[in-house]
Amino acid sequence: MADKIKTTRTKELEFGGSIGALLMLIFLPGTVLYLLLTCNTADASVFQVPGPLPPLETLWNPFALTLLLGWMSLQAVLYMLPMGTIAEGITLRDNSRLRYKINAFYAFLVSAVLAGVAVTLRVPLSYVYDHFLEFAVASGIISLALSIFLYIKSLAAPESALAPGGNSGNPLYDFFIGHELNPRIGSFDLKYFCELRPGLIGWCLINLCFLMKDIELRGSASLSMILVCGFQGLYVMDALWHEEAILTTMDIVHDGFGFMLAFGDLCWVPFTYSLQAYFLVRHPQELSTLAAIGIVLLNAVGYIIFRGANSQKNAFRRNPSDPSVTGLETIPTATGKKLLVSGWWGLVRHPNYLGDLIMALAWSLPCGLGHILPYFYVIYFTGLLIHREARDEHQCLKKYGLAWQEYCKRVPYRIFPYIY
Ligand SMILES: NC(=O)C1=CN([C@@H]2O[C@H](COP(=O)(O)OP(=O)(O)OC[C@H]3O[C@@H](n4cnc5c(N)ncnc54)[C@H](OP(=O)(O)O)[C@@H]3O)[C@@H](O)[C@H]2O)C=CC1
Ligand SMILES: CC(C)=CCC[C@@H](C)[C@H]1CC=C2C3=C(CC[C@@]21C)[C@@]1(C)CC[C@H](O)C(C)(C)[C@@H]1CC3
Repeated sequence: MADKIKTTRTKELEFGGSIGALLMLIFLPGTVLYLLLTCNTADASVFQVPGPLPPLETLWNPFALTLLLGWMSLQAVLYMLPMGTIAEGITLRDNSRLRYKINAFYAFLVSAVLAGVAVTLRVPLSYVYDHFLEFAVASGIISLALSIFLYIKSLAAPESALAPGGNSGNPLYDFFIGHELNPRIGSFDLKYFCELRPGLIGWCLINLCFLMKDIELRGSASLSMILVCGFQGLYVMDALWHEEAILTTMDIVHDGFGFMLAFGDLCWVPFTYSLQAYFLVRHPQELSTLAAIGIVLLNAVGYIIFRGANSQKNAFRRNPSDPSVTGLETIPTATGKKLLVSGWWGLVRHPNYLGDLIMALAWSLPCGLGHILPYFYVIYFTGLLIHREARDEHQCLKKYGLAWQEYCKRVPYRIFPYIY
């Protein structure tokens, strides 16, 4: 059956095609190095001319590489343990549906217990802070090695297993975007595993290491550090608790697994999303109780919108007669599916992005208003979500045609009400 499926070449190339992909291969690792090096300077200013790269031998740390490989192996073992439930992904081009293990939250709990034991036994977790750049380089090497393996593996995959967006025929582009949609070794799904576990749980562990460094330097963790670690911990736990929901995201459904996601999941997320906590160790900030209350409220507003919107859509897609969504107004489409046009999805066309961006701002505010660097996440994330929204809009217009145009008329703003 799989052999009979016709080759569909990707015609619309993203990120500026193969030249853009080549630039991103340099730009993404370069940005991680730049951010961490700048954060480590006395004034953490983005306006200073970047200094020269430290000697290569100081960036290479085999112990850091071994620890990262150990961490990934631990997460792989937790993924494979017979705990949790099984969910089915969406129907693929060959009409099959892949089965996925749902146990990421358990993996988080076990990891949290192990981290608690490490703290109790006074394992020097601050080592991660002291050698952070070396860990980032080691993680970049792992991501590159994984991407090369994935590309070679994809050359032997049947046409039906290739990603709709990563089959351009240009090796550089396909290597970057990802050639194979759901690469697996037996039942071990490499993309699904990397998307939520080593990097996302690792991000929390990294934050904990920075919090321990803060305690080591000052005797106690600052309020700013506690807020940043608390907010980001909540975000990661939420993602793991709702693990099944990523089975319908464009990363799993449309994008292949190549350098972009491998590097994004394993290096970009843990080493740039933790920038605020990294910044706070060297550049501690005083925060008044009133400011802290305001920031907590802002994060709560963002979280309510983010979770409300994602849960409303997931409930509606799973079962349109679910009591939580039956009162909502909808638009029918030619595909038989409906579009929500009231509730969160009647406010803007991507309310979940709005909530996510509000939270992103709340994660940077504890770092004060004196530096741009800790606002990197909000700035990058705004760009990422605007680009993602445009990609999704394009797909929805193709899928739903006139019904999507009607939705756009009824809900004219994309992410920010009355602004964009
Ligand atoms: N922290 C991070 O780095 C990142 C976080 N995210 C977050 O991930 C989450 C998921 O985002 P993402 O995967 O981009 O996309 P969404 O969860 O927003 O899903 C988009 C899909 O939802 C469906 N949809 C759109 N409008 C409607 C409507 N009115 N009624 C019903 N269904 C609708 C369409 O699919 P269909 O009709 O086929 O169901 C559309 O393709 C978001 O909260 C985002 O903020 C995303 C990227 C990075
Ligand atoms: C250009 C570039 C830096 C590309 C890499 C992008 C990736 C870092 C992101 C693409 C989609 C992501 C998602 C999450 C993390 C970032 C990446 C991998 C996510 C796991 C974060 C937690 C959320 O709750 C989520 C599960 C909805 C989300 C899914 C998408």
